[in-house]
Amino acid sequence: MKILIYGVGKMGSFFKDFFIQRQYFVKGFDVDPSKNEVEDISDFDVIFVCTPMGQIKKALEHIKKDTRKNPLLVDVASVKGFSVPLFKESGFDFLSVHPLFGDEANVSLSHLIIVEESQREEAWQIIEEFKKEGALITKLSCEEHDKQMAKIQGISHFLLLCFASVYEDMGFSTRIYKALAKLAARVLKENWEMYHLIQKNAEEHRKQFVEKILEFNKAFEDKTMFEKIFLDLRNKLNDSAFSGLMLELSKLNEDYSNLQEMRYAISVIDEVILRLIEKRVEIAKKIAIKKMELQETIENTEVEEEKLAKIARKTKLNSWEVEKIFRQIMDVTKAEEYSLFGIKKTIALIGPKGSFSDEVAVKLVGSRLPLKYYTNVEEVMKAVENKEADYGIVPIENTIGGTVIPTLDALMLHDVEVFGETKLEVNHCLVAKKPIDFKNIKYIYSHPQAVSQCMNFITNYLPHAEIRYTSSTSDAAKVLDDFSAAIMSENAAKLNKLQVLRKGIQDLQERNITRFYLIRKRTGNTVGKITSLFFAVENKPGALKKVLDIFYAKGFNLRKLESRPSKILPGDYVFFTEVEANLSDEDIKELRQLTTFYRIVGRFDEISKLDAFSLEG
Ligand SMILES: NC(=O)c1ccc[n+]([C@@H]2O[C@H](COP(=O)([O-])OP(=O)(O)OC[C@H]3O[C@@H](n4cnc5c(N)ncnc54)[C@H](O)[C@@H]3O)[C@@H](O)[C@H]2O)c1
Ligand SMILES: O=C(O)C(=O)C[C@]1(C(=O)O)C=C[C@@H](O)C=C1
Repeated sequence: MKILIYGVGKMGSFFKDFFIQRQYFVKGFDVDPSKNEVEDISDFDVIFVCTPMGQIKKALEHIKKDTRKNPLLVDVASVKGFSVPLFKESGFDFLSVHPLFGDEANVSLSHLIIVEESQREEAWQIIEEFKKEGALITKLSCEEHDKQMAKIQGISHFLLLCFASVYEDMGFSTRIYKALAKLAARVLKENWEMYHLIQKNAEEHRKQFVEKILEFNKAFEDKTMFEKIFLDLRNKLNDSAFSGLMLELSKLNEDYSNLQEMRYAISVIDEVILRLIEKRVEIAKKIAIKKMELQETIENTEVEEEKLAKIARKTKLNSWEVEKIFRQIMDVTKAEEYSLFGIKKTIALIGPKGSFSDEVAVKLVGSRLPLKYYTNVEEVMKAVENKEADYGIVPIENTIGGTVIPTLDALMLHDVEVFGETKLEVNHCLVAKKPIDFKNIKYIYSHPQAVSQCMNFITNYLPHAEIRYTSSTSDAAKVLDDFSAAIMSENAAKLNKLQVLRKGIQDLQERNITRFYLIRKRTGNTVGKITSLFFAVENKPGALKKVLDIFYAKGFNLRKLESRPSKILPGDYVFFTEVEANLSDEDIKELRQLTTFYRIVGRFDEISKLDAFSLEG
């Protein structure tokens, strides 16, 4: 989509930068040669008409004469009763919007009013870009728009211009006086013709307003009348929250001449930052309540990363350092959100919502709020090791797929311990976006472990389909199209609003059970009827047997024995075992003598509840 900005003044420059930042092809045309970039305006798909309103007619005639394509025009004018008839007359497809922000706008906090919609694809794309940036969108008819703007803009500008005419700089001032002066200055730097048309649109309202002023002027001579008017108006406008903060910034004046003034200005800014962080937390707590209703986790890393990327793009400072500040602010925000529900512990697990680990976590914790989702076992372990999360939940083995090797490898590497285990009966389902015949399924998406557990079903019913692996069962939901299916739990299918085509497709119909480890940062203080450990022995005949003999002699059953390459020398192995005993110091002493290396990964029992809300420490 090639965009031409016709008139590169305040609004035009804003739109130009906005679309360039979003990687569009954008050029500017202007009567002012210093702003003009094109001679030929004929080859554009979209033209934003950003000239002063008095020049729109001339601009449309020029576009009509020179264009070869049928571009979508965008009207951004402030008075729609003036501009819309001109665009209609031109015969072009057009979108008419009123950006309620000036050139210094932070779009994410701004409002865009749509007055005339267009069915063209380009119009949809433009509006989507503004929505993505967080702009609030309102639709109004041309008449409604002008009627409301006559009050909103007409009266407020009129008041500010009147104020400007009586304003005097006395060297000292109140915050309100300063704030009004700044607002008036903001109006006065704009194009007077635009403001004249806004005032023309507000003639009727201005007349009523002036009558009101005269009436008040008379009434204020009388104390009782004044009191009545004052108290009536107080009832009408009683929300003064945040006004102090709004005014605080107006204390800042750019020509500081001495150190004291400069320090004063910085302390004003610090105060505003502090109050804004508090306000941010207040709003985030309201989001937290919504998240509780929706069973959403407090932490949403996708939202965080998106915000941080946006902030990094916007800052003129070192983006790395600025990002650090915002991460810290988000940490404070999250801590406050957690405290709202008394959440004392957070739990790391493989996500997203709807994964088998998620099902286990909800069963153990009773809520999704304390959960933090990661993409793999390695990340979960790292989060626990670095204390980003208090606990972790990782799959250790499945009755069909066997040991989860990445979990074993990560347990070897990270400073964590196992303090509990839990089991989940896994029921895989074949799911799709809508009902589809098996013969039309071209691709099956799922996690390798889930695929391996459903191989018989796939070979019998879907031999023609290509298997595509995803990092989690429910991640598969995101890539589904009309010709593909995924394997996931019924719970994940429900969460992702997918159709279940066939339930219970796993090979072992009755006992497809996944066992999970509960881990935490190593304390060395675990207890339980099972002990997990790694050990290595000399590479010579009988060395492993001697270790196993210790367990045999004590009557300890081994639930599990696996060997993994030590990753130091080829042929060197480390063994992992689960012993059905709480190994004592004495047992370990014997073990030490027969091994070249050993590490207790944890002692544990099966647990059915993990209290993240009231545990201290
Ligand atoms: N400034 C605002 O805050 C604001 C807010 C909302 C909407 N708008 C609307 O945006 C439009 C532009 O306003 P602005 O404030 O950017 O004006 P501006 O005066 O800052 O810019 C207008 C630009 O158009 C150029 N121009 C003038 N006549 C031209 C012509 N015949 N052909 C090509 N270029 C021409 C000028 O050289 C200038 O660069 C207006 O319709 C206004 O109502 C402005
Ligand atoms: O947007 C939310 O959901 C918030 O709670 C706010 C916020 C933040 O501080 O920006 C905090 C927690 C989430 O991880 C994402 C963002």
